[in-house]
Amino acid sequence: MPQNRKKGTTPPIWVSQNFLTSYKIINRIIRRTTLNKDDHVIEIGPGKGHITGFLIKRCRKVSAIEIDGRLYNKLTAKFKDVKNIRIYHQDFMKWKLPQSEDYKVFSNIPFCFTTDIMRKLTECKNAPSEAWLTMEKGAAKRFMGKPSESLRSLLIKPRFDLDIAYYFSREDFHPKPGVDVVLLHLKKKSQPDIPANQWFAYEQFVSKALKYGFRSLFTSKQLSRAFRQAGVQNKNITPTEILYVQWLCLFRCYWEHVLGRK
Ligand SMILES: C[S@@+](CC[C@H](N)C(=O)[O-])C[C@H]1O[C@@H](n2cnc3c(N)ncnc32)[C@H](O)[C@@H]1O
Repeated sequence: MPQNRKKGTTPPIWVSQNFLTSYKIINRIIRRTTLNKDDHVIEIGPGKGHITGFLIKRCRKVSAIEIDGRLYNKLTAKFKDVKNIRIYHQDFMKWKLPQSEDYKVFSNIPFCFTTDIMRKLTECKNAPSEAWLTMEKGAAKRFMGKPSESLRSLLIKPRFDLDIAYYFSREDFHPKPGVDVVLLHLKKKSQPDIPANQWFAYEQFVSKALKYGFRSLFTSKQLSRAFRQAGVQNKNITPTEILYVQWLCLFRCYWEHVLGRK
């Protein structure tokens, strides 16, 4: 426990979080995005406002959500004369995302909330058209389904294209993180790979297949046919060895031949 903290008191939320303080790096990564003067951008956890300063210059509107009261007070003072920013003193997990307006997200998020934040952004009704989020390289790879697809990657990919927009050096952060960090870029697909009316069945399909295998969903005859259509040669393949495009094909077979839907 730090010497200056009283016994029994909770640390501020930003303790052990990694701040991006180099203006050169922030400028470089923001220039790699599509952020422009027509955009409403949401920043989760603006901290001391280093990134925020760039966003207000580049975008039409900035919504910055900061949970820490001390940082919120500093931010409101720092940006008091700026017209295109609205700062919220709130927990992002409870903050209401725009219901119909188009928006993008750019954030150096707290790593401990990566999964919660990704779920909130990708599972909501009006998801961001694009998002750039710093996160541990390992977590980014898992969301991208590398080296193999996971439940999370299979639930994100039908709606979003994912790529790594930037590989940070650990020295870019203060304090230096103990893991490699990247900027994950998500781009909403104009047409999702799974139509809305099939989504519930798709969710059930991937979670059951990953947990119990394809034989829990298809008869032997149905499975042989589905594998043939998906171009799967090895009959003993495990679900984690299946490629994303093959998952889509297998689900279509399931939808048509097992559920009997068109
Ligand atoms: C990794 S720091 C990044 C700060 C700043 N964006 C930067 O790059 O220097 C994460 C920030 O998120 C804030 N934060 C943590 N949890 C939050 C939550 N649930 N909602 C909103 N802000 C949160 C922290 O207080 C901190 O300012």
